[in-house]
Amino acid sequence: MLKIKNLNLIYDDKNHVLKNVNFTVEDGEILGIIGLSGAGKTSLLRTMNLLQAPTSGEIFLDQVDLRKLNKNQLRNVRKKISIVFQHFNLLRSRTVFENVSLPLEIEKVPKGEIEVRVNKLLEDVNLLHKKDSYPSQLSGGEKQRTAIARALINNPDIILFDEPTSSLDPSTTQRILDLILEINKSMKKSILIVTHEMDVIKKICDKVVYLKNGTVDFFGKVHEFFIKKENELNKEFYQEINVDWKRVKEVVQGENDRLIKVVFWGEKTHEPILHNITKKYDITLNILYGKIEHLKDNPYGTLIVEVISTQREMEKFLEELSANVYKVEVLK
Ligand SMILES: Nc1ncnc2c1ncn2[C@@H]1O[C@H](COP(=O)(O)OP(=O)(O)OP(=O)(O)O)[C@@H](O)[C@H]1O
Repeated sequence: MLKIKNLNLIYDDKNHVLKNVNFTVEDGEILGIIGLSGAGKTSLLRTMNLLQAPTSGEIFLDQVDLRKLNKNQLRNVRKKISIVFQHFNLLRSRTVFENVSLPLEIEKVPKGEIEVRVNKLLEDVNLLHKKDSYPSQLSGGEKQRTAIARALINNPDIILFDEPTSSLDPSTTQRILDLILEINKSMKKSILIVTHEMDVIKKICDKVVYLKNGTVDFFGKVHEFFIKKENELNKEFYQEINVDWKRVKEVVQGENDRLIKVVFWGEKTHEPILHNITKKYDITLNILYGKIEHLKDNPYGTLIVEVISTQREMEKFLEELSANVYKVEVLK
């Protein structure tokens, strides 16, 4: 487990970039760190393995406070926390094989063992056929897979990714995300990913840290993040279709009529709950907006609905609906 406690980072005595940051990454989890440009995402990632020394705070890896380690101890711990840099940082004069083998050469691992370990890993990331190519002869996705193989060669517990898909086309992005999921599942690695792409969070993350001006604005499960922060994310990240609230609210005219937002989560998202409950009461529904988001493990859905009925029926309907879905909000 990686635990970050009250972390602060001030550059040059004046630029307070990370402010009292707290979160944990459980073993086997994928945590996304998202935020707008300049929020401090990369700085945060670099403090995780002390590539960047924080100004104050603690970083625990399995109960060990990394900031209290001496140089030698830290060198060993760094083998447990690998980083994949945004621009890959491959050595141009070395082949794919030689880039991946470098950490083992530094460790003076015997040649025969290097050969076996690197070839196996290159096979795992589907790059064996490119082992003798130089970085300049690789596509963006192949460079990324070389960098990932190099990060995996020391068998780390945690891998830090800085914007792993920001320079890749959509289909290569999907293949890299699949590879990251595979590394997480079959190799059982914990993963931290800095990204500004909501799709990365939706497709592969279990939890999310939302950084705003160096402060953790949200830390928790992905579906809670999208549900709680929906309106803000629409605005800041241009997510999905924006609801035209003014027009939607104008639709609701009757004294007893209500505008409600219904949020479904998990298996229930695909069940006809609204229909089944509606049948029991004397009400009319007018669906004004709807969407289903497919997150890593479960879908969640949002409906904006006008409900037309008498006050008595409305109360009973809302009560039963609230008991059967993730959340009901009366908007008007
Ligand atoms: N080595 C450094 N020295 C001084 N200031 C820095 C350094 N690295 C980053 N900063 C500053 O810290 C702030 C946060 O930068 P950082 O790169 O961590 O943000 P980010 O969220 O990753 O942004 P982006 O998405 O644009 O990469 C910025 O104001 C940046 O100028």
